[in-house]
Amino acid sequence: MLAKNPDENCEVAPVVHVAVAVIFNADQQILLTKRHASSHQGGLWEFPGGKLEAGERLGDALKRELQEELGIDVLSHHSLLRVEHDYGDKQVLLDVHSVTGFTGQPRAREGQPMRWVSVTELVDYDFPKANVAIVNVLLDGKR
Ligand SMILES: Nc1nc2c([nH]c(=O)n2[C@H]2C[C@H](O)[C@@H](COP(=O)(O)OP(=O)(O)OP(=O)(O)O)O2)c(=O)[nH]1
Ligand SMILES: [Mg+2]
Repeated sequence: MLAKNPDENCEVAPVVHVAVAVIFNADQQILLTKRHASSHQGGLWEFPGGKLEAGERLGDALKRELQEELGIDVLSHHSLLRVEHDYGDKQVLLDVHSVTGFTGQPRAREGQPMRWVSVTELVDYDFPKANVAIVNVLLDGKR
């Protein structure tokens, strides 16, 4: 008899692991994009990125998402922080990396609004709740 998959009886939704990029340009500005209105946390500003695919490594997901969404190739990145957040309808783990080197000119390949902002301007934007922790470490001067 086959062993029963323990996940079958699990009613708790899995945590969604997300690669999130704080992309810096030479002027120390950060790239923001606006989430599509129909998406989870739609209409809010975000740091570019997206969900890891099954078996995918974080760095690979980061590079794939930034190529898909912005058409850039990541050259250097490092971990900034991890944020766990429960939205009620969805639980996320944001693995936030600073991207300090890339090639290509970022363009919104999925048609989303996009802009470069200084760290101090971040307080003027509406983000998903999980992003409060990210904005706070950036305001503290971490890169
Ligand atoms: N990319 C990104 N996602 C964020 C941020 N803050 C935050 O709570 N999230 C949440 C919203 C979503 O539930 C999840 C990201 O999922 P997503 O749907 O954008 O992922 P994706 O780019 O792979 O999109 P898709 O291909 O599935 O359409 O993480 C953020 O700053 N950036
Ligand atoms: Mg995305």
